[in-house]
Amino acid sequence: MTVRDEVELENPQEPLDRVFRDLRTRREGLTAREAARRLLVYGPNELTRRRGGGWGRELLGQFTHPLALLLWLAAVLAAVSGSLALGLAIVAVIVLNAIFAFVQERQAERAVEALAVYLAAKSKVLRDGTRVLVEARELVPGDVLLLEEGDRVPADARLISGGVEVDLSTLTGESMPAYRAADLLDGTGPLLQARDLLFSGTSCTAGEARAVVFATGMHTELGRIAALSQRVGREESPLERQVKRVAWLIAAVAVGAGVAFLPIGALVAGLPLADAFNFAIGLLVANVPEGLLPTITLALAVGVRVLARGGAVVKRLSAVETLGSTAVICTDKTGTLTQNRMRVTDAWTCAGPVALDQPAAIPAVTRLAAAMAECNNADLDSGDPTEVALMRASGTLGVVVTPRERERHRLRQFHFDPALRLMSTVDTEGDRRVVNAKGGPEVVLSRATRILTPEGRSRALTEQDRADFIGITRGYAARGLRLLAIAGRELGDGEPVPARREDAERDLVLYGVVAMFDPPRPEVAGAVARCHTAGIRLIVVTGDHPLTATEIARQVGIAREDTTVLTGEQLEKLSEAELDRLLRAHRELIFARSSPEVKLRIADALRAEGNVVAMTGDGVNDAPALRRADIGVAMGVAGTDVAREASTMVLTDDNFATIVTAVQAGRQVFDNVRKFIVYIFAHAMPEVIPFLLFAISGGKIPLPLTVLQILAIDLGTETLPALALGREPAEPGLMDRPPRRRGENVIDAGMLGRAWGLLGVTSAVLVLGGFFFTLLSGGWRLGAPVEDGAALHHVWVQATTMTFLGIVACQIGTAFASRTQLASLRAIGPFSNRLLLWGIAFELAFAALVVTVPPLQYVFGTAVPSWQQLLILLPFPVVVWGLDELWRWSLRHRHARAAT
Ligand SMILES: Nc1ncnc2c1ncn2[C@@H]1O[C@H](COP(=O)(O)OP(=O)(O)OP(=O)(O)O)[C@@H](O)[C@H]1O
Repeated sequence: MTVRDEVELENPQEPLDRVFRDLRTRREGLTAREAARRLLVYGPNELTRRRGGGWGRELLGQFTHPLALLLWLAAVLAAVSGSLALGLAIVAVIVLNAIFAFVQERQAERAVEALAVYLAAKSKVLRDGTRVLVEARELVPGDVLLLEEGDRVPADARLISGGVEVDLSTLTGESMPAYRAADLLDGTGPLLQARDLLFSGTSCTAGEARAVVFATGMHTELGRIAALSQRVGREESPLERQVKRVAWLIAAVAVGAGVAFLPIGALVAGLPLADAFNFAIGLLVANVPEGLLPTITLALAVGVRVLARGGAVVKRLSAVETLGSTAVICTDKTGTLTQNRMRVTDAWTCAGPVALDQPAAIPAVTRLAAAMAECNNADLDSGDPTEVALMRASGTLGVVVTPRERERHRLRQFHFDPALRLMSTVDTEGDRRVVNAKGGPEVVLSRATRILTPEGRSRALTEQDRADFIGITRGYAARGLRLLAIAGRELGDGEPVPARREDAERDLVLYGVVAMFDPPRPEVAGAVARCHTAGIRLIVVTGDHPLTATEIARQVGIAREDTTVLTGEQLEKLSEAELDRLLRAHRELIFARSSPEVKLRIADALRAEGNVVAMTGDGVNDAPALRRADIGVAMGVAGTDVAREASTMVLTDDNFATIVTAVQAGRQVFDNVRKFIVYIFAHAMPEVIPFLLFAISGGKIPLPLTVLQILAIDLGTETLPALALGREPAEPGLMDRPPRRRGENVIDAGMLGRAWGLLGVTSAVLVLGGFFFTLLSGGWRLGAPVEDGAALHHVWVQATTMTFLGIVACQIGTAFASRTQLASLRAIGPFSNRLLLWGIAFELAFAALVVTVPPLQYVFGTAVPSWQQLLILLPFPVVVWGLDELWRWSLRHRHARAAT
C-alpha cells in the first residue's frame, strides 16, 4: 500500500467531470475489483473509536470505586489493630472481587459490541455498472451511491443527479431538513452548507439521488468531529441505579452494625477491644454487597445476547428491563402482523371484476395494467412488496414493462407519500404524455372527476359511479384485502410537465381498484394470546383501510366484533382529554388510515398515563414516535436507516411475535435479578443472629462463627450459585401476570420478608441448632471457657465449623427455593438449571476444602466434623426449601382465590 495509490479530491465542489477524473471513477461507479483494492488502501468506512483508557484503567476502576475504597479502609483498620491476617484476607477479597467484576463487565461490553454485526448498515451502490447492496463499511472513494428516502448517508459524497431532502441535525444541529441537489452548484460558503454535497451521518428524508463518494471513515466531516469528541460512557440503567442505591443502603447498615458491635462486643460481651474491632470489621466486609452490581450488569448482557439470537437486537442494556415492563404494544400491520408477501387477488374496473389469470381482453383493463406497471419502482422480484405484486399482476394481464423501459418513459415522479397515501408519475406513452397515479381509494377518488369506460375512453364520474366504487372497495376491505385505486390522465397539448404533485394529481380518470392479500404471519395469533394472558394491551396503528385492518386484526385475535376502530381523520378531531378517555376505556384499539403524527400522539397519551409503551415503525416519519416511545421498535428488513437509528430495538425478522418474545425475555431477566438478590440476602440472618446471641449473652455463649468463615461463605461458596440463578429459565406463569408498573422497585418489602424473614430466620434457627448440639454434646455449659488452650476449645472449633457448614447447607435449600417466585419447584423441574447444579457442586467442594485441608483449617478456624454431625446437616436444605415451598403454595392458593 503506497500513498501514490490514493486518489485525492482537493475540492469536492469542482466541476463533475473533474471530480470523476480526480477520483478515477465514472458515472457507472467502480468495478468490484477496484473497490476491493481501494478498501485495502483507504481502510473500512467506519469511525475508529478511541477507547477510554483501555483495560488497565477499567481494572484500576474496579479497585477504586467507592465500595472498594470502603473495603480498603477496613483492611487498613484491621492491619493497624493488629490483625494482619484479617487485613490480608480483606485485600484478597478486594482483588478477587475486582477481577470478577472486571471480567463480568468486559463480557457485558462484548455482548453489546457484538450486536454491531446485526446492526451493520448497508448501502446501495453501483459496482460493475449494476446496483448492489454492500455493507456501508466497504464503501470507498469513487463509489456511486444510490440514495432514497429513509437512507442514511454513509460517506461524504458529491451529488451527480437527482435531489434529496437531508436531515443535517447530527452535523449542524439544524432541525429543518435542507434540500440538496446535483444542479444546485454553489462554491461559496462553508462546506457543510454546500448544496451539492452530502455528508456522512446525515439522512435523506425525501427524494432520490445519485452521488459519488469522495471521503470515507475518519476522513469524513463526521470523522473529524468524532476524532474530537471522546467516547461516551455507558448509560446506567434504572435497574442498575436502583441496585446501586440498595447496595449503598446495605453498606451503610453494615457500617452501622459494625460500629454498633464495637461497644457491645467490648463492653457487654467483654471481648478484648482488638477482637471486637476485628469482628466489627468482619461484619462490615461480609455485608457490603460489592459483587451485586457487576452480576446484574452481566445478567442484563446475557439477556441482550439471548434477545439478539431470537431476532431482537437492543441497543442499550437498560432496554432489556424496560422491555420487561412493557404494558402496551402499538404495532403496525403490514410486515409485522402480516408476512408482507402481497398477491393481487381481485381487481375491478368500470366493466366489472377483472379476470386476473389471463391477458386483458378489454382496453380498460390494459390501461389499468399499464398504469400499475408505470407508476411503480419495483421489478418482478425486488422492491416494495406492494409494487412487486402490482408488477406481477400487470405481467399476467399481458402488460410487460421492464424497469429500463419504465425509466425511459418517465418524465417525473412524485414519490409515494405515506401521509397522502398517493404516488404518481408522468410518463410518455407513444407520442402522448400521461399521468399515472395510484394510492388509497378514498384519496384517489377525491382527486378523480372522470371514470374510464370499458372501451378505454373516459366519461364524467357520476354519484352512482362513486357509490359503486365505494361499495366494491368496502367489500374487498372487509375480506382483509389491501386496496390501491389506480387512475391517470392525459396531459393536454400545451400543458407542461407538472412540477408540483398537486398539479399532476388532479382531474384524474379513475381506472379501477386492485385488491391484494397479505397473509397474517402464522406465529402472530399465538403471540397475541400470550399478550392477552400477560396483561399487555395491543393497539394497531396502520396506514391501511379501517375494514382491512379490522379483518386482519380479527384473524390474529387482536380484534373482536366490538373493537373500536378510529381513522386518522377522526382522531385528529379528538382533544387530548378525549383521546385519554378513549385509551383508558378500551384495552384494544385500531387506528386506521393513520399518519406518523397519530403514532406520536398515541405514544404521548399512553406514556402520560404511566404506561410503558413499545411502538413499531419503519418509515422516516416514524422516527419521532419511535424516539418518544419507551421502546421504539424498528424493522430490520423493511425499515429505513432513519427508523433503525431512532429505535431502541431492531427486529431482524420484522415479526410481531419477536416483540412478545423480547418482552418475555425482559421479564425473565428482571425476575432472575430478583432471584439472586433473594439468595444473596438470605444469608444475612444466619450470619448476624449468632453474633447477636453472643453479644446479648454477654459473651457467655461463645462466637458461633468466625469472621474468616463469614468471608469464606459470602465470597467463596456463594458466588457461583448466585451467578447461576441469574441464568434461570423462564418461570411458568411469567406471562400470566400483569406487567410491572413503571419504576417499580426491584427490591420490595415482600421480597425482603421472604429473604430475611422466612429463608433467613429458618436458616438461623437450624444453624444455631447444629452449633448448640455440637457444643452441648461436647460437654459445654453456659459460660464455660472455649479460648485457645481451654479444654473445650476443640469442641468450640467443631461447633463453629458446624455453623459454617450449616449456613452452606441452608443456602443450598435457599438456592432451590429462590429459583421460583411463585411456581413450585416441581413445575420447573429440580434439575433444569444445570449451571446451578455445578454451582452447588463447587460450593460443596469449596466448603469441604475449608474444613479438611490443614492449612485452610488453620486460617479459617475449622475442624473435620464427625459423621453424626454431618448427619444433622443433611435435612437443613430440605427444611429451608420445604418451608419456602409451602409458603409459595399458600401464595398460589391466595392468588387463585383472589382470581375467582
Ligand atoms: N407504493 C404505493 N403507492 C401508492 N399507494 C400505496 C403504496 N403503498 C401503499 N399505498 C397505499 O397507502 C395505504 C397505506 O399504506 P402504508 O404503506 O402507509 O401503510 P401500511 O404499510 O399498510 O401500514 P402499516 O405498515 O403502518 O401497517 C395502502 O393501503 C395503500 O392504499
